Amino acid sequence: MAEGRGPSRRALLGGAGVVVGAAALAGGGFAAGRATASPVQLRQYDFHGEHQSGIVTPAQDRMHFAAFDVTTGSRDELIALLRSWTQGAAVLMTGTELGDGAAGGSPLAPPDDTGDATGLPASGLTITFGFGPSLFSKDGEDRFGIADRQPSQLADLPHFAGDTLEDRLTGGDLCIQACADDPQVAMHAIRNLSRLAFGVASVRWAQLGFGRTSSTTRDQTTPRNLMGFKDGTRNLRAEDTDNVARWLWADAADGQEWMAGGTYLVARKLRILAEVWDRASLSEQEATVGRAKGSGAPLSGGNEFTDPDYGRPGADGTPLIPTDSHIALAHPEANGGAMMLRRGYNYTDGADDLGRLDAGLFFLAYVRDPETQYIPMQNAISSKDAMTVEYVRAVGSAMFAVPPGIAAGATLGGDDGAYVGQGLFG
Ligand SMILES: C=CC1=C(C)c2cc3[nH]c(cc4nc(cc5[nH]c(cc1n2)c(C)c5CCC(=O)O)C(CCC(=O)O)=C4C)c(C)c3C=C
Ligand SMILES: [Fe+2]
Repeated sequence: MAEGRGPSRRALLGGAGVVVGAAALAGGGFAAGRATASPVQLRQYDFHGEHQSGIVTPAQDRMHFAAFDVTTGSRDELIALLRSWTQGAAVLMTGTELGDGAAGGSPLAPPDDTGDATGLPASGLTITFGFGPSLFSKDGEDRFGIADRQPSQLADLPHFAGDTLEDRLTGGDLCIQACADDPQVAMHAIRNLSRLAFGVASVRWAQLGFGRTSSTTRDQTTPRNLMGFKDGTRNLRAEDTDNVARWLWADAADGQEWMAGGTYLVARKLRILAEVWDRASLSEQEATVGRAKGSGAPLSGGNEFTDPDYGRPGADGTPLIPTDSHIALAHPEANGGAMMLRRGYNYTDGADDLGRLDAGLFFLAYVRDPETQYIPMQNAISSKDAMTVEYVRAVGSAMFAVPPGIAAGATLGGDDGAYVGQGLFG
């Protein structure tokens, strides 16, 4: 997935899925966009690649995520949607308007593009597609003739201690993760891809994220989560190629050939009980996480990137990093060496009925095998981690198979072009 610099959006993808290349900014005054575009906003990623974009891509600062219910029973319509999403995503990632654009089409028809990102640069937009367990079979029904191709790794997550999941925030047949360095660009992508799904799939739930809570490459600074702590210090990163190959990308030998080069996504909406957290003392907060709030250093000493020493005792003989702290329970050595690529976002939905902050962490993690890399860790965290037990409530949950990318040079769209998840239907 190559990075480049691109133009701001012009029209490219026809409503019927045909590349037309017509500029849609005629008429002037419509291409204002942001007054100035930063180098980050000019960043542009290639849609093509061995793996889908938006996974090891340097985590952007904004996210719009949507889960969809497929409303058709037709396999052909589902495939047509995946074709049109593929082609649409490739166009959107170049910072280009869809079809004849927002103002270039017939005055008698709705515009091909909603226009809310017209004039904005690509802003590092990545679009990542996933398939939920219910796409393969639902209530025992093989909906689209693909039940025998469901990977064993893709299953509904079990109930974890303390989960207070809401059905309206849980599950989904399909998902799209749109990440960008401009929130309007991420939102525009989800909005327009949802439009392309009209009559075939509808949004089940969606989430906006406004600040990354991870670093996925070495050159990124560590951001902070809504507990005020540095988050993402120790993460699987693009440069750790051996670990990425071992813990991230699925292989044909894992069971389903069509998933080779893909991965699995766990999405959890984790509300933080901010008012309770904000009343905890600094030392209690640090003991809960296992790291210093200011520097992010482990409580065993050193700086942010010093390896934590979980056995190192303090003056009273107990470990400086409490055994029920978050990092003591989440670090790989406590979990059979298992690693994951975290790619979550801070979120807020405003306030609840009692005036409390309705906010938290939209946890996204990519793993090769959820059964061994995610579920045991979540079980430990849900039952023993002081942070999760006292200050976090899971309100939404979903899992998706994320198919591989589409090889460089492959033609997209039309009846013969490549599309995301094609191997599943071949
Ligand atoms: C099941 C996996 C995890 C969930 C759920 C989770 C929730 C969660 N985490 C924080 C804040 C922090 N997490 C940190 C580290 C960390 N967390 C997980 C896994 C889950 N977190 C892992 C694997 C790690 C890395 C452990 C290690 O290798 O040491 C940290 C410390 C900084 C860092 O290394 O990133 C913080 C802070 C919140 C607020 C949260 C749910 C709301
Ligand atoms: Fe964590």
